[in-house]
Amino acid sequence: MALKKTLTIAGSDTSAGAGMQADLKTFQEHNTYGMVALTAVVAMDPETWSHDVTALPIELLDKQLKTALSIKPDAIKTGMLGTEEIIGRAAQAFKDSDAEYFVVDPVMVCKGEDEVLNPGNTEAMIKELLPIATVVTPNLFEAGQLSGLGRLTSVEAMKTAAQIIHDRGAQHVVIKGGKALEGEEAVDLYYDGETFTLLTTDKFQSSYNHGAGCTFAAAVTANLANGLTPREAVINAKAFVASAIKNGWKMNDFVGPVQHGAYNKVEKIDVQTKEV
Ligand SMILES: Nc1ncnc2c1ncn2[C@@H]1O[C@H](COP(=O)(O)OP(=O)(O)O)[C@@H](O)[C@H]1O
Ligand SMILES: Cc1ncc(COP(=O)(O)O)c(C=O)c1O
Ligand SMILES: [Mg+2]
Repeated sequence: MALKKTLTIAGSDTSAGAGMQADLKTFQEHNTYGMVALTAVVAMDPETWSHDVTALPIELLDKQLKTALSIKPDAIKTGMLGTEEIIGRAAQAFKDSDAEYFVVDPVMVCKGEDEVLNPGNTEAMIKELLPIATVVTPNLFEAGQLSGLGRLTSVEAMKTAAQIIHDRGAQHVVIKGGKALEGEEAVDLYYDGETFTLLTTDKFQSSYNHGAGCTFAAAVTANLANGLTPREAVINAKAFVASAIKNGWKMNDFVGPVQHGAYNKVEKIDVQTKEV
């Protein structure tokens, strides 16, 4: 059977745990043909690991999108978009494509950096991306921003946020309680417009989890391209990223990336599901 084609519209994380590097590694682990349209380049200061983000000229993104769409991706994912103009281009690219699935990872901050990259982006994501998203994968902070509810600290609050984000057009919503929700377990909430389902694994070491969010959303994208239902795509992606986190490793004094290939090469992890 022909390989399915997956496209990420995302930034480059030079340290390669997150960003388009995480996406490509994850696409490969799922046996899809991964492609990239690059939005921005992130470099880190080796002394402090502070992030330096440079957006690419918009004309260069336009050229890449033309190339990528001519290859006819089956599923498209977004990662770090960085500016309202780029958010608009990502939305248009999906509309212009023949792709069946659009997975929006609404990246607003990098881990360890608490400054929102550009506040105007939130409005643009709500207006341009949510109405066409097959699946949207905010972390707890991003779900608070996209729903307008602010800080979320409970499953009840996550349910309210998921409902609002669904009402804003996203067909399927996964709010990643993940590292940010208190407790012994890593709990995400999946909502398909009818049923709320908690997806749970053990909470593993959390120091070496750089790229977890990108890896999760890329796995959802590849699973959809490979024909899984959105529900199966999300559950399998959670198992994939849980193994990647459990097997994350220390890169230097500042950061440790997930191990993108751990699910296929080291160990499988079970995900518990429960309707709430
Ligand atoms: N310590 C952990 N142990 C197991 N799973 C985790 C852990 N931290 C995050 N996850 C899972 O990894 C995925 C990404 O979540 P998270 O790290 O919160 O996102 P982001 O990187 O976008 O902030 C989610 O499925 C989440 O539940
Ligand atoms: C290019 C890029 N995209 C996305 C992210 C978000 O990464 P995470 O998967 O840890 O949420 C980062 C964080 O450093 C990044 O550098
Ligand atoms: Mg993220």
